[in-house]
Amino acid sequence: MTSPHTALPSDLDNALQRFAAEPQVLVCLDFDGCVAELVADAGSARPVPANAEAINALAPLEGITLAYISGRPLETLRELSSPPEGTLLVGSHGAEKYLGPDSPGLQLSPKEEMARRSVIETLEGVAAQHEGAWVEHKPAGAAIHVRRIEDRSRGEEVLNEARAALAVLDGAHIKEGKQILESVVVLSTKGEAIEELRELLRPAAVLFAGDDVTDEHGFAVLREGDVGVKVGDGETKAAFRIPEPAALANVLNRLVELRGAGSVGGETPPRSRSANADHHT
Ligand SMILES: O=P(O)(O)OC[C@H]1O[C@H](O[C@H]2O[C@H](CO)[C@@H](O)[C@H](O)[C@H]2O)[C@H](O)[C@@H](O)[C@@H]1O
Repeated sequence: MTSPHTALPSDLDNALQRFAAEPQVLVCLDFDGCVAELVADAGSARPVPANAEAINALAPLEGITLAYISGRPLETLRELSSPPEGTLLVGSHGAEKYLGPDSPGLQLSPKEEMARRSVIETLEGVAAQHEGAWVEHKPAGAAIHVRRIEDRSRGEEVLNEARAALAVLDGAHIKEGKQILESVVVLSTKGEAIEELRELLRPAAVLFAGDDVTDEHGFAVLREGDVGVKVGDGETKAAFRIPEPAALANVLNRLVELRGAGSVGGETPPRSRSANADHHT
């Protein structure tokens, strides 16, 4: 059922009303496939304009902390997302963090640096054999992309070849994604990043929105009162789902409306189930 107030399903709207009534909340957003549409040229991904507008309206509101939690390298994430002032940034699936000016940068050990070089060399070797495949070099590893290969099954074969080549490398950990295969030399997950932010900021509730396999680690750590929003198709642990990145603006604008209307701490619908109890897969 759709809420009479918004374009959102009423169960999601109720959850947002409860969330918005908490004094301090943390809003965590994945970037690609969530705030931004997926595109073939990874360097040209940008927030959907309506999402950017909603994010800019939400970020300055009292009691709201905004964080991007992404697989992108931290600096690329900053450049592509143009975050509002005060936004916390988690890049490289949790391996890189900007939590304020004193945040230390990522320092790889000599062993990790060696593993990273092997990952890059291995993936470049695979990509060189397949037109359309390309390798994104990242501070904590690398990713092979196949979105530019028109034939989806051929793209999957390239990813399988890369998976097999990476399997023999020491210290190279696989991360699955959409038309991409990543290998990282620092073990971290988006779930760990959310838990670290929760520990640091002590919000009463967390909202996390994401679209991909690695975002499931984030949904898995959500608790009662938190709000997990899966963007698009696919199995998920998130309690709620929206169809596409462009629909995220409805969620964020609803939060702006609820917080802006001075309803913080006001009357809210009764909490009837845990954040992860209702799986819309
Ligand atoms: O955690 P995210 O913010 O979702 O980042 C995950 C990966 O996203 C990027 O790749 C994906 O988006 C590209 C641009 O739309 C697309 O071309 C590619 O097929 C997708 O897999 C990014 O390039 C990676 O570094 C991120 O880890």
